[in-house]
Amino acid sequence: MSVINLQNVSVDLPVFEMGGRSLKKRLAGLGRRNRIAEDSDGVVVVRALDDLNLSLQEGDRVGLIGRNGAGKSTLLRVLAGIYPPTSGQIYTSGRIVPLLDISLGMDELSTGRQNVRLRGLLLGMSDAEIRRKTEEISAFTELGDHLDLPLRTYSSGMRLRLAFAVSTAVDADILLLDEVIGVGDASFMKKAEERMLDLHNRAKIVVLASHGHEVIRQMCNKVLWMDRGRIRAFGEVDVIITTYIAEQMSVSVPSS
Ligand SMILES: Nc1ncnc2c1ncn2[C@@H]1O[C@H](COP(=O)(O)OP(=O)(O)OP(=O)(O)O)[C@@H](O)[C@H]1O
Repeated sequence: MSVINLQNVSVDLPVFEMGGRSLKKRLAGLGRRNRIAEDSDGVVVVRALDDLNLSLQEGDRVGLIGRNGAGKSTLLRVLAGIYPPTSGQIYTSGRIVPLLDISLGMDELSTGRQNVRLRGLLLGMSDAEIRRKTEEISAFTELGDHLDLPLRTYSSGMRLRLAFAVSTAVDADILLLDEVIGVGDASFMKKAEERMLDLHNRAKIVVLASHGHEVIRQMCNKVLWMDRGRIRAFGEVDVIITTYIAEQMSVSVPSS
């Protein structure tokens, strides 16, 4: 049974380079509305997530929307276990696969095939699972003999093919996606989209952050609207997207 439960989750991200006293004072003086404050150790922090309560069940395909800086990527990182919450509790059950940075863990000096293993291990695949899937992954990349050459000899499109093929070969219970991943040339794009859809359909819970409302309408059955680190609304796709768009058209103050 796959679930995600967040109780009163807040995340403060420290701004380490902000050492100057006067600058600290000025920013801290902006107050909570701007989500910049000083913590108890005197470190300037941005409150990226502010007291989130959320419960997701199997079958939920959640589109994350919100203005720049609203907290979408931070929420995905917290769900992926990359950022620990500063306060509050997170409970998840099921294999979580974050496709947030698909090239993470790949090594320039290792061959394509070796990188399939490295990236696979990082995504939580077992050695046996990687061995079982290596041929299929290799075929999907269409990189042929290049798979035996080091990654440093690959073009950027070839790197993406390899990273995408291995990252989407994993079986996810909970799939976390940040925007739609660009995957090289047009011929590869079509089969990449099909593979992505298949992965999405097999996952029990999906959380997808996107500024593309059409993508969310097609792929999601719920929407979570983030606003300044808080949940503004959670529920029916069309209703929330329509309200969100109407508000964006009527308000044009800069986000903070
Ligand atoms: N490394 C960081 N250090 C300090 N503050 C950060 C860091 N990363 C993000 N933030 C802050 O956290 C808040 C949430 O940012 P986040 O990246 O989660 O927003 P987002 O909704 O994904 O935005 P976008 O649509 O622009 O990608 C913002 O106020 C941002 O300034």
